[in-house]
Amino acid sequence: MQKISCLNPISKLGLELLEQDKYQVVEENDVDALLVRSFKMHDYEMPSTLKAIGRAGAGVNNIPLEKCAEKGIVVFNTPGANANGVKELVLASLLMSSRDLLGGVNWVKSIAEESDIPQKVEKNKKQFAGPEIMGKKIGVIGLGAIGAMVANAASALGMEVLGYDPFISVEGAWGLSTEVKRAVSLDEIYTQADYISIHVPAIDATKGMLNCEAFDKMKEGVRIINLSRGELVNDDDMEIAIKNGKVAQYVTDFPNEKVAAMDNVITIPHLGASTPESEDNCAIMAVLQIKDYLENGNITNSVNYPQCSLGICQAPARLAINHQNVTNMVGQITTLLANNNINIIDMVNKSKDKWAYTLIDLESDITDDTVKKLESIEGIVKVRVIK
Ligand SMILES: NC(=O)C1=CN([C@@H]2O[C@H](COP(=O)(O)OP(=O)(O)OC[C@H]3O[C@@H](n4cnc5c(N)ncnc54)[C@H](O)[C@@H]3O)[C@@H](O)[C@H]2O)C=CC1
Ligand SMILES: O=C(O)C(=O)COP(=O)(O)O
Repeated sequence: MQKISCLNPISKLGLELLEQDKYQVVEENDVDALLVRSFKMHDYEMPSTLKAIGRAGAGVNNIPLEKCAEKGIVVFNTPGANANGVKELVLASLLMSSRDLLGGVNWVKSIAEESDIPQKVEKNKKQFAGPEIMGKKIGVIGLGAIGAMVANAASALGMEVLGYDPFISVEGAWGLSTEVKRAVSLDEIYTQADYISIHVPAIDATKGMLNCEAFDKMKEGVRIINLSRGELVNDDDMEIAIKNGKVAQYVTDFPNEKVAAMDNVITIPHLGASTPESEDNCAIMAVLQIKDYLENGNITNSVNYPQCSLGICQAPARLAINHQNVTNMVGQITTLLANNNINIIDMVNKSKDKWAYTLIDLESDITDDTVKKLESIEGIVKVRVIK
């Protein structure tokens, strides 16, 4: 029986995929796998039993990826599974940043007990007026699952779209509307866009990228949408840019004490992926990936180990070995197996940056002693016998 624990609420459509004769969903620490959403895991005590973490979502800045890789813990995410949920909230954000819907609605509520409301509405509505988005230019930074959907949707709404992503995948590029123009630098976006929507992960290279240097280059009255991560924006610089009129509106899905108190900021309580559809999609994808890893050793959509598969395990035994990506690992592993009279039926070895993964189907069972010898090879961090 494998044990799985959830560090955040996970949709039951996903959890139902865990067969009761194979899996137990528990609240203990010593589990085989964890399912998580935004729970911050940097100080989390990883149990020695832990083999995998499934992030039911896209962003993985809440998980210590390198620390996990060193312990042979494979971290998965669910690319694209919540992209439509976020795209729809970006569209709402674009409209809310233009037309003062929130101001107007709140004002009507504030006069709800008064008389002559229709007359007051007609007299006061002009203070909540704002421009249309059609014909305006939007810069989309990051054209992955969400950015590409935002770019296409903005184009369909009649906006001129400039997209910037120096690392765009081939599949991502194929999915973009031909109306989306390529920006070759961020400066192109900053100097031309009336609206900027940012869709990049929070990593060292992107943290604080929307700062005073960037704001200085932007058009007066630009509207900025950030449904990606709060860390991408330097809040002190944003405050100045709002005060001096450079930024007309800032919409963020990541409020903190500072931005929550700022004028001309629309703060959403991290609702981008909070739709039943996105929650179900993410949970199902995370659970299926975790199951395939626990049951067959296959890796799909890991962020710290390579993609790697030998299909469903039908051999008498399968070895799954997490190791450093250094020379002669495969040589040492296969020599050790040969010296112990174990024949290999099939194998695959893949690497991703500093880490590598080897799956080996064996013609016969393997003894605990041989597994111990494998574990003692320098650079190997985890050995699992799948069957
Ligand atoms: N508000 C919410 O609830 C949600 C927020 N997110 C956030 O949105 C981010 C993007 O999500 P997805 O589109 O699903 O991820 P993705 O991985 O499909 O796309 C990210 C894109 O950013 C690009 N990129 C990376 N560094 C870049 C740089 N320096 N400049 C320009 N482009 C760069 C990559 O090439 C990739 O195409 C996530 O990392 C997460 O932080 C994601 C889902 C829900
Ligand atoms: O998928 C992401 O990156 C998100 O930010 C969604 O987070 P959540 O699962 O709603 O806590």
